[in-house]
Parts: sequence; C-alpha cells; structure tokens
Amino acid sequence: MIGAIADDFTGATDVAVALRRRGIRTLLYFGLPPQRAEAPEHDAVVIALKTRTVHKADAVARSLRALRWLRAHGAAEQVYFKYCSTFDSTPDGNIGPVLDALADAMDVPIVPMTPSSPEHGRTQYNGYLFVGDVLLGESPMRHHPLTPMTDSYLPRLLEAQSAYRSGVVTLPHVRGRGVERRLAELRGQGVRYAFVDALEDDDLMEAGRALAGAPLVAGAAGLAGGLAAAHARTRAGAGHGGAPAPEPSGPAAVLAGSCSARTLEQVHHMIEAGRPAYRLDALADQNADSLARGALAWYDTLRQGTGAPLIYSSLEPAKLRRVQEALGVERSASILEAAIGRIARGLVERGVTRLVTAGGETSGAVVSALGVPGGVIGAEAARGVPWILPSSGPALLLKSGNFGDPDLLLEASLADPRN
Ligand SMILES: Nc1ncnc2c1ncn2[C@@H]1O[C@H](COP(=O)(O)OP(=O)(O)O)[C@@H](O)[C@H]1O
Ligand SMILES: O=C(O)[C@@H](O)C(=O)COP(=O)(O)O
Repeated sequence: MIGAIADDFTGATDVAVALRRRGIRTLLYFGLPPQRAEAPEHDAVVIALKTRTVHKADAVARSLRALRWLRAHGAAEQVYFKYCSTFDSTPDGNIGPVLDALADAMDVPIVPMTPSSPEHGRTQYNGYLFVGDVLLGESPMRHHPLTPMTDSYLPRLLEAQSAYRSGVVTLPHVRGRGVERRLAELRGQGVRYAFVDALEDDDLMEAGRALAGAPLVAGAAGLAGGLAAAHARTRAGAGHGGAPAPEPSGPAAVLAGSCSARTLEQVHHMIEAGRPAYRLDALADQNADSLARGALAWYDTLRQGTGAPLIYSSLEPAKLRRVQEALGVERSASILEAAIGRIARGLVERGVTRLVTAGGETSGAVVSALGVPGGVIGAEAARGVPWILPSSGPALLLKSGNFGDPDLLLEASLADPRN
C-alpha cells in the first residue's frame, strides 16, 4: 500500500489523481484522518497537509504525525512525500527538514526523488529543473508571493535546507536502466537525496520501475504516476480504480488567490468573458471579516443567469510587491486566506455546490474553513486537477496555481443552467 504525504492541498489532489489514473484505488484526506477511519477498500492513501509555508518545526511535526497514521493503518509499505513540481520552498524552507525527519524516522539511507512532471512542462536535466524551455529560476516562479524560486539546481536548493548531501541520477543512468546501480554508488559516497533526471514520461516510467521497492520516495505527481504504473503491473485486479469518475453539478463560484502566471491568465479570461468579478483589496481593508462581508454582499446582488462569479485577490508581480511592502508578505497572505475561507463558507450557505479555487495555500484555507475531511476523486477538469467529492458539502476543484489552460476557470464553472 502506498501512503502519500502532500505538502499542500492542490498537490494532494494532483498526486491522488496520478495514482488513480493507473488503477490504484486511492483515498484522499484533508489533514490527519481520524484514528479509526471507516474507509472503502483502497490501495493508497493521500494525506493533504498545509506544510509548505508554515514554520519548520510545525511542518516536521505534522508530517511525522501523518507518517505515524500511515504506519498504524498499514499504508506505509511505500511512503511518497509529494512536493511541488517547481520545488516551491525557501532556503529556510520545509522540503529538507521534512525529508530529513521522514528518512530518519524510517531509517532510510537514500531517498530517490524528482520534481519532473513533463506533462506540465517541468523537466529535470543534470539536476537542473526547467519550466517549459527556461530554467526554474528564470521562470515566472521567481515572482511567487511566498516561495520565490531564483535558483534552478536541485541539489543546491535541497542542501540549503537539509542536514544531508544531495546528488544526481543522470539521464544516461535512467535510459540505460542503471538507476539502482547509481543509487548504490551515491549511497557509498554518503549522499542521502538522489535527484533523478527525467525529460519524458517514459523516463518516469523507468524510474518508477526501478524504485518500486524503495521505502521512501519523493517528488511531484509525475514520479508517483511512474511508481503507480509499476505497482499496477504487478497487482492482481489492477485497473479497478480507474472507473469513470462522477461529474458534479449545481451552482458554482470561483475563488482565486493564486498570483501565478497561469492563474492570472485564467482570471483575465473569465473577466473578458463577462463573468461577474469582485477583487479583494487588502490595501483598502485589512480586516478579513469585513473583506468577506463585502464580497458576500456583492454576491447577494447578482442576478440569475450571469454565470458563475469570480472572487479573486490575484495580482501581477509589480502590484503584488506593493501590497507585500505595505502589509508584509505573511500578513497580507493570512488576511486574504482568512477572507477567502470565510467567503467560501458564505457561498456554501447561499447554495453554491461547486467551488473552484485557484492556488495551493488558498485551497488549503478554503478546505479548512469548510471543515471538509476528504473525498472521492472525481473527473479531471484538467490534467492533475480533479473534482473532489466529499461525502457532504460542495464539490471542490482545487487548482494548482500554474495548472490548466487559460479557459480552465471559466470552463470548470460552466455547465449548470442555474448559473
Ligand atoms: N493581492 C495579494 N497580496 C498579497 N498576497 C496575496 C495576494 N493575493 C494572493 N496572495 C497570497 O499569495 C499566496 C498564493 O499562494 P497559493 O494560493 O499557494 O497560489 P499558487 O498555487 O499559485 O502557489 C496565498 O497565500 C495568497 O493569500
Ligand atoms: O506539483 C505541482 O506543481 C502541484 O501539484 C502543486 O504542488 C501545486 O502547488 P501550487 O502551485 O501552490 O498550487
């Protein structure tokens, strides 16, 4: 059984659907599951944590609690630590400390990993991470509000955060079926973290084959898909988890707190298409309650037939910087996340049954405010962006900041006559 621990909520849905696509029956929990979780039959559990940007000690403690839960529930045969395909973290960030803690707790000498996700344009070559055709540090990720990425060399990024050394399994090792040999070599050199190069899905499939027996693996959803494919090949009855996923229906609303380049395009697209849109302005009002009240009062004035509305705080880099300079990075984010959480609650009270949220931290705030414990993985609105169907409450589409075509937010909130 695979047990995945994801460092944010959109990442959790991304890895959950990567497993399910390969026929692995996957349960998704938001936060630590209850001790005696009643659950249908499953082959994998994904625990979504919001640990990407919290304090280090907190991230470590929560991740270790998740590991203990997985072990206690027989779901730790292989543990997968899911981080972002753009390695979102700061030099003081949490990927290193969490990996150090998991590897120590599991007594694992070497942890293979890669953020490569070619279907999203993330590739790793000679240990460098590319986003599309540029290095990570030259991509729009350098302007991320909380985790600006200005370096692209993965071993250096991780070593700045970890007590241990990192190395690279290069492409010739992957393509020459030499991953296991190279891992043994790196281990002999005292390296604890091995970044595996992958340019194409086939490289991830090969890495998955080679790493199917590794107790602790890490990375983005791409490598989890490679592992799932390897497990599905050896498992009787594989394919059972790939049944068609249900599509939710009902009134929709879109909440965007991501300032990533792709979300900005998607927000712009919705506004251009004439959807009613309301911007949360933290410079004008620093009180989360009154920001939320303002947005909900605006929502109450909307007439039927306008299409699902958009409530957003997304700003392009120069304007975002001005807000952050005036209010502080953490303070502005926490005001907006609190406001969006309250708005989500208000929308559900007003009859919204499909909530689309853009941004990992933002999604975490929405799910926590709604108190959703987890859900079934539904149809994918875009690659890596599945609907999540909780046993009660609204269907949720938690969209990673950089995922989806420019029309995703518009399209995902269509398709209901009441909108
Ligand atoms: N106008 C703004 N000013 C300051 N911070 C903002 C603004 N809009 C959004 N944020 C914050 O930026 C962060 C975006 O992160 P996140 O939701 O994870 O998006 P992404 O998926 O693109 O990383 C959130 O903490 C959000 O509250
Ligand atoms: O790996 C990825 O890119 C995503 O699964 C992910 O983690 C997204 O995080 P956000 O961009 O913060 O939504």
